[in-house]
Amino acid sequence: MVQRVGCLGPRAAFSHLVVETFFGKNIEQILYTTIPKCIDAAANGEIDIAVVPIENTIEGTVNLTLDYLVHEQPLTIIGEIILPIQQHLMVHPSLKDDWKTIDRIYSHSHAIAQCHKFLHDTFANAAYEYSSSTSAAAEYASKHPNERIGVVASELAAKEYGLEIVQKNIHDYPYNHTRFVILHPSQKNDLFRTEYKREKEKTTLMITLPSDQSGTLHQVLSAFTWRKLNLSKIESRPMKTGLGRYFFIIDIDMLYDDVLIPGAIAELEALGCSVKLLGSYGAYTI
Ligand SMILES: O=C(O)C(=O)C[C@]1(C(=O)O)C=C[C@@H](O)C=C1
Repeated sequence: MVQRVGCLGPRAAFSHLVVETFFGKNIEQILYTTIPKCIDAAANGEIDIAVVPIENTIEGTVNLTLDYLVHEQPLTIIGEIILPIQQHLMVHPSLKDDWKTIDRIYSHSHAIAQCHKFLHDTFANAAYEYSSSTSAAAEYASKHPNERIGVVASELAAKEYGLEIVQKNIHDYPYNHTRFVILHPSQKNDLFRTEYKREKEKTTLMITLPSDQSGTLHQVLSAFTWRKLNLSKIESRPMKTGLGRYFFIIDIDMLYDDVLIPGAIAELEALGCSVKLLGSYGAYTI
């Protein structure tokens, strides 16, 4: 069973909230200042697993996480946790009554992006500045009462750092959820315990198409379609080796089996694709 669980900090980041809620008290939390540092720690055995954000319903993929996993540290996804996200605007208590005069919005880029409309409508002239996490921005604001900063973060962060929430639920769409992945160096089952019920099972593949062959994506998709393998996500990301070169991330709605998924992979390889299994895992919602 895992003991040391790493995530983005400092205390009260959404990543920390998801770890605390999902694993309870029986683990040791290790908080990192960046997502790559946390992923590296899982790769070199400093921690047992890393829990990192990978996708948000409003802003889409956390490219830093996906790219780092694909290009730098090939860990395996051994679980998925979905957390509802409520973003609030908070300020140092000394700014509580004139919060509309703030001239800087400080938070994680994904949090700011989830509230773009609200921020644009309310603070036409404020500058945006990105922090390493929502809670890092809250911690900074708590220590700099003389700066006119507004922070986008969670209620927990406001409590943790003694900030005043001046506008609640400022995310632009009410359905705001972030998907986190649990990463481990190898595909292992039953590594962790949680009180949450496994709601779904998934397999994630990374597929690189042969270059300059017409209709390959169509053939790739049909390898899944005729096997009735339901896909819950397909996304392309740049290979970073030249314009127009992409790989695809595909989520299949079932665990890796002995027949259907290996059959689809063999068919894709026969088409000239290269296929990598990123993980086969259970999905949970908090
Ligand atoms: O900054 C935090 O609190 C994080 O845990 C990071 C993160 C993200 O990267 O998406 C996590 C959840 C929210 O979507 C906003 C920020």
